[in-house]
Amino acid sequence: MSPATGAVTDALRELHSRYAGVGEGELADYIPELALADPGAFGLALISMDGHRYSTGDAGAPFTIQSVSKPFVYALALSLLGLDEVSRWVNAEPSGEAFNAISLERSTGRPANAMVNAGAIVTTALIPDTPVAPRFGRILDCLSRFAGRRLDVDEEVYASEAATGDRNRALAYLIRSTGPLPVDPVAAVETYFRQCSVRVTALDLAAMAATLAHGGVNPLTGDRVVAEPVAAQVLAVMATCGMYDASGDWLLRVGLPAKSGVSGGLIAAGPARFGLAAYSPLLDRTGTSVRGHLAIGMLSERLGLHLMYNPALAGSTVTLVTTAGDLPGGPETGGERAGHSGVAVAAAQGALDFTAAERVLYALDEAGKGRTGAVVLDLVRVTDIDTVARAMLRSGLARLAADGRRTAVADPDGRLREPGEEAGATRSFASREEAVARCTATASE
Ligand SMILES: NC(=O)CC[C@H](N)C(=O)O
Repeated sequence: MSPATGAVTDALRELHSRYAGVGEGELADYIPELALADPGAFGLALISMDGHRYSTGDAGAPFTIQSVSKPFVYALALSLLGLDEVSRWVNAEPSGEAFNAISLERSTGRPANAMVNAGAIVTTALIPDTPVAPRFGRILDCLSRFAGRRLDVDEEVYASEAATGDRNRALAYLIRSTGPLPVDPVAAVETYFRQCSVRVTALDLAAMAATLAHGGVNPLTGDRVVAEPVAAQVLAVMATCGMYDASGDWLLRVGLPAKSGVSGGLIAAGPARFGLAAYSPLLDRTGTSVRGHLAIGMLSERLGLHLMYNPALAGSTVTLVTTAGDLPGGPETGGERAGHSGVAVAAAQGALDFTAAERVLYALDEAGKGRTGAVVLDLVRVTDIDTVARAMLRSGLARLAADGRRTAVADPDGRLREPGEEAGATRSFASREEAVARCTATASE
């Protein structure tokens, strides 16, 4: 174990030993092959946005993906057809019902969402099937890219579910009778059974969850599996519907988009943070891994991962508000005096998004308050600016200029510039000193 990151592995190990002795729950037996699983199996895995892998227990043990496949096939359908088209066939409302319920909308016959069986069967059926790109081949390719390695099918589990899956067949026929199933029910369900029988490990599932958390790019392989908006759409449906009739309670307590499966797999995604997975086949009444639920719930609490709990780290964006080349007559001595030319500087650091940009703009106002001199925005220590933050900062600077203030930006990497734009357009310079000097020079011109 690496000494420093061993601290992360230790956190997983501690959870593993804390819950390994929990013997509650039942193996799924309505698919006979699943009842053969080792009830003691228990693995945990976590993958960071940098692709660092942490795991403990049976994180490398193979099992079938079952319903954890549903968000990823939904992602494939969204990628191929777009949200509007997919939504014509399957809705995105929490059903408050069990995974195998007849969750069909009264008015349209559409399944409630793509996380329950009814909706997942329709989602699978939406994947185009052509001689060169057969439906199941596309699904297996997609699941493999999410996992970052070539996955295969557990033929025994497939045969076992195919032999006993009458409820899912009945669901498919029912949906066909009310409208929203674009293909033959038998074909749809057979492909759905194969998709549920794809073999994975907890580490694979953590990579798949991490890919969604990472905006659709697999952090292990760098492969862009789906577009960023698709990853966000899938996480949204996981958050509201991923845990079936326990989705509300899960979001309330654990606070992460998640998906469970009846073989004992469970994933949770911390957007822009982690992909988490657990494997333990003893299930509660909703079909969720008992130990997996406990472990991921506790991990979320300990690491502060609840989506609705995101305290901003104070002072992490604006490092310093200061003045340079100050002349007598600051605010305390009546700085409104015309001709006062102290240069106010606000420096930002780190990655700037909307929240950070608001703080920077506030600092610029503060920095320039009561002065008539120039305002310098120092971006030297900024590592990234998203498009929203860039537009906000540009508009803030333009407003300052319109207000009669001289502005300059220390922006050696041109982060504030639009692609192809000249440095002059944003009055940007290579360093704070140069930006301040230019402002002072302009002042005395
Ligand atoms: N919740 C689940 O994992 C259910 C998947 C299983 N293949 C079924 O359709 O019944």
